[in-house]
Amino acid sequence: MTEFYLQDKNAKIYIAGHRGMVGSAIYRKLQKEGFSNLIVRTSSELDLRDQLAVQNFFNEEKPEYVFLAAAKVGGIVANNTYRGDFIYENLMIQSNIIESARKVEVKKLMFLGSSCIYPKLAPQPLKEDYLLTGELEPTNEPYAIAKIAGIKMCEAYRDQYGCNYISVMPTNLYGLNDNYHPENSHVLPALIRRFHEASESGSNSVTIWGTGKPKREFLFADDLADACFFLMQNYNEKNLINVGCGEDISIEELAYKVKKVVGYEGSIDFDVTKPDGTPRKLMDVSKLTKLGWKSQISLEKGLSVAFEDYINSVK
Ligand SMILES: NC(=O)C1=CN([C@@H]2O[C@H](COP(=O)(O)OP(=O)(O)OC[C@H]3O[C@@H](n4cnc5c(N)ncnc54)[C@H](OP(=O)(O)O)[C@@H]3O)[C@@H](O)[C@H]2O)C=CC1
Ligand SMILES: C[C@H]1O[C@H](OP(=O)(O)OP(=O)(O)OC[C@H]2O[C@@H](n3cnc4c(=O)[nH]c(N)nc43)[C@H](O)[C@@H]2O)[C@@H](O)[C@@H](O)C1=O
Repeated sequence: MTEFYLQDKNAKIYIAGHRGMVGSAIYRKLQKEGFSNLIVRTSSELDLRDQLAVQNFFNEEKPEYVFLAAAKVGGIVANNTYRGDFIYENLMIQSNIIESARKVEVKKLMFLGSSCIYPKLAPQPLKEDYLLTGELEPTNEPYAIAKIAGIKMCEAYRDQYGCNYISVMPTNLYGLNDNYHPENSHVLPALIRRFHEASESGSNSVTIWGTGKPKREFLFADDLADACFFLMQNYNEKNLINVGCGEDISIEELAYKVKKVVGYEGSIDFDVTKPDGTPRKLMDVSKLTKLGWKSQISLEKGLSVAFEDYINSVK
């Protein structure tokens, strides 16, 4: 019997992490699609690391769908500095939500992983089958292990309890509501902030971390949210599925694009005492393309929207 998902606009949907970059994009997408029965909680209202509080919340609200976009998230230096926090907080958040969802028989749940789950030196582009076939990138291994545990938990709950829980692996993301912290953020928001501040202060050079040689794929968060909505409606398989735009650029090329968008006139130099991380992590998105979804927002377009959002946030 064909099951239809997200057809009823009154469906009760919980977005965990609704204030984050991804969660707020999913929130916007669901509102745009006419869903009005959306359940959200801030981390001060509901600390997802607290198992009893999460169980009580699920018993009370009994959502039919869950988008699990709450997590401890950060860039390469944050991951490598707060190694214990990244594995502990993510294991607790995801385990509490997945277990509580099962107990109240949530109809469908989406777990968000990340491209870092794949081996550091896996062949490119990264196919879903490459999971657990090699060593992980050391700087974010704790976070990656937590994400892999989330994938395996969703698979195991499908095996034992018949839960329709799907695992979605986004590539590097950017967009509205991004994290611009100078040390803990990801590269794209970090460079937007650094070039802008250099422009404002008139400093004659901007320092980029690492060699600039690694390559990264960047997907705009609202594009990801569109893919998440599409997959919640159409994807019901046990195996994880990649989401990306299908092309990548070097960090140096990215820096020059950000420099241009910000209108910075000075020079760029490199701090090679900072880690490069994985040399490349381009996602193979053929599985998603075959299902009928493709990214729409180009890096040029997304960069200018993200920069404008940043400027508005610092006014
Ligand atoms: N950003 C990226 O480049 C990528 C992100 N992802 C994945 O996407 C998902 C969302 O990431 P992103 O939107 O960037 O992250 P953000 O840091 O922007 O948002 C994370 C959200 O999680 C919530 N949260 C964190 N800890 C707790 C807690 N203890 N209790 C309750 N809520 C908590 C925060 O809530 P509050 O605001 O209320 O404190 C926040 O809204 C994550 O699973 C991440 O791994 C995957 C690939 C790339
Ligand atoms: C999404 C993904 O994100 C992280 O992995 P990452 O992609 O390596 O993360 P990043 O964006 O921080 O770095 C990308 C590259 O960019 C270079 N770089 C230059 N200058 C800055 C800079 O100023 N800040 C940062 N953060 N990086 C910089 C940096 O040296 C590196 O070579 C993990 O969370 C991982 O777990 C994960 O899931």
